[in-house]
Amino acid sequence: MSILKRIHSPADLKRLSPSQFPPLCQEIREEILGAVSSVGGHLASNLGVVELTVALHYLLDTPTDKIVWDTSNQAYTHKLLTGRREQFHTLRQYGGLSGFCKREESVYDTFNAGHAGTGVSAAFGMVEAREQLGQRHKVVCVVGDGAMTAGMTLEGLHHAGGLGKDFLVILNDNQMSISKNVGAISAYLSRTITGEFYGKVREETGQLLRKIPHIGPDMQKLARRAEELAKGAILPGLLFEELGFQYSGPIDGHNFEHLLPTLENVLKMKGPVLLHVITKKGLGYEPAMKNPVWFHACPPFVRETGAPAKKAARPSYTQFAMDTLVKLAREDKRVVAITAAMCEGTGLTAFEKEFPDRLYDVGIAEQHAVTFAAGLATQGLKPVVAMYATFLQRAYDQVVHDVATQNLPVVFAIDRGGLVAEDGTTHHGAFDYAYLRHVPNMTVMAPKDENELQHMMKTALQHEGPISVRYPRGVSLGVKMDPVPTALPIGKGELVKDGTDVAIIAIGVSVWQAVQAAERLSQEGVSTAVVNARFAKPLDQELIVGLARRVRYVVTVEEGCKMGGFGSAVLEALSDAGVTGATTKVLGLPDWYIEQGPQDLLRERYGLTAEGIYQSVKELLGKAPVQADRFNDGRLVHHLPHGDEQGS
Ligand SMILES: Cc1ncc(C[n+]2csc(CCOP(=O)(O)OP(=O)(O)O)c2C)c(N)n1
Ligand SMILES: CC(=O)[C@@H](O)[C@H](O)COP(=O)(O)O
Ligand SMILES: [Mg+2]
Repeated sequence: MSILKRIHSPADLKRLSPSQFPPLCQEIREEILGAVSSVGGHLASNLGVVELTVALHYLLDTPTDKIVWDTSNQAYTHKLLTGRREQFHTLRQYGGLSGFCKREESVYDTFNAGHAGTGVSAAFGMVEAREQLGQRHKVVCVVGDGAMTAGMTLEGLHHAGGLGKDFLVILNDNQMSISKNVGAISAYLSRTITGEFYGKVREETGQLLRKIPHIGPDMQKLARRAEELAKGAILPGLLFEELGFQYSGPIDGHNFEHLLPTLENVLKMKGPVLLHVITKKGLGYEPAMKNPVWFHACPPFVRETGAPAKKAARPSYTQFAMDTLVKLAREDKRVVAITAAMCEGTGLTAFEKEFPDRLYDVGIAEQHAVTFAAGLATQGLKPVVAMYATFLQRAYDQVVHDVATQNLPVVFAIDRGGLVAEDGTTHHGAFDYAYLRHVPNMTVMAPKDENELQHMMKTALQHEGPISVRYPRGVSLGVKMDPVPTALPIGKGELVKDGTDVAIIAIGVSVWQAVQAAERLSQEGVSTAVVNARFAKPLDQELIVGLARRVRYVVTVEEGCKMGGFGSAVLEALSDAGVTGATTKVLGLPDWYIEQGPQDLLRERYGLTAEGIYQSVKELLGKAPVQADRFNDGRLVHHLPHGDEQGS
């Protein structure tokens, strides 16, 4: 008889005896494996926190007590135990459960996340709110060793440790970020687990003492004692103790005989406490334990073998961008690459293999990554910051204050530009045209396909100033590649198709959609031009304004937010040039957070496919009924556990 099926809330969990937890965890792992093997998701992180999550919901009184999951990609067990088991098969699907915590999805989800490093700050906000309101519940934050390297985590610990209120931070240490964790904090933590530090000290001391005649053995005993004392002093505890946290651990995060009594104890402790829990990423599924990197965020896979369920039809844009970077780095030793814990995701593994000393993985530290690049650039190097559009948001002022004001030649290779799919709201690259375009000295590019992408990588590396090239998540178009990457003239677009009635000014992946729409319009007698803008900044004013003076309608298309995005740039240019004769329309992402779902479905929903562009132009021409609001009110209906449907 299934134990999990009897759990509809943590109250049901509390009625179990701890002896039932191991079989329960086995069922939970089966459930997670079943869902993720069919829809993809964050498998390894979730398999690593099953026991910890069961223990937390067993001992805490949630939702009165609050659990904040940093990044919250490891909250699948939390969702299964808090009334969402029956919806779990909709995980990361359009209209289904989010792969991250969402307050609008459940009262047990205390804080929306998806970006790492926010948990401690948010949880401590809840601690202080409790104090201000005279409440007495517990607040617990679970933060991974990777997220522990995020600057904001340390800012939060610093603040919380100083104020001294009751607050439990659980460090879920599986020695992995997406790839192997990096940096001094990670090394500091791992010394505890491997004991190599003390093994070395013990060995060296022993050798030394054995050389001292007569007194050696007694001194060895003394040294052993001193070592025990030293362990207490320089274990990770010191780092956190100095920040005002009482350190406890490390304990085995899969052993309920350790977890339950220790958690029970630290939950009673007063003041800020940090419990160091050691877990195994991917535990319970051999392929994930062997390859926690691939199974960190994996596509659907064959359960029996762990092999991907389907092979990518063509190389990704990421691969083209980074293959080009490797080629260009061979020609220019000044080129160095920087990733913020996303070496695999940004495709830098090939670069790292060929230029191990020119690849910097700074950990989950986007702010540092950008300003580190700025420092490198001041000394004549050519730093390339490879980062997802959404994660670069974390380093906005570093782009402005540390790079652009000094006009430093930093290249931003912005991956996952546009709609990303199942990661949804927190991960869509919706804003980068807008948040970069208005930064003085910035040059902002987006290629129409992988061939233009290689030319833009070359353009970027030759540019004497800050420059970004953004490209989408997913497979490339399969267009013919020119033999060598060639720099493009800055600020020059291309007239892909001429026309006299309508001009569609598009950028990035929207260009080919615009061409298809224009072909169809032209066949219906609407003479439609298409411009591949290539640059959101500087705009090709001559081409765009010149065309706008000749046509009656101007439509802009971008896979980015309309507010302040590429289309806004075109409208500003037309306004500055006094072009008033053309009727304009901006197509892009509306002013709300885009939900999760397959890229094609979302592009269809937001009118960014050839069909959508065609329909929008027809409406503009009055040749098609204007659809009330094609996207209804733009809010996705969330399928909440209790079956109610409400806009979010
Ligand atoms: C600001 C930010 N940068 C990068 C990422 C991508 N990312 C998601 S999870 C992860 C690794 C997190 O490691 P850790 O905190 O140790 O959690 P684990 O997966 O090991 O449980 C990274 C780098 C992110 N979500 N947010
Ligand atoms: C949780 C997180 O932020 C990453 O794991 C992200 O989900 C990876 O995205 P891709 O799958 O696009 O590499
Ligand atoms: Mg980790």
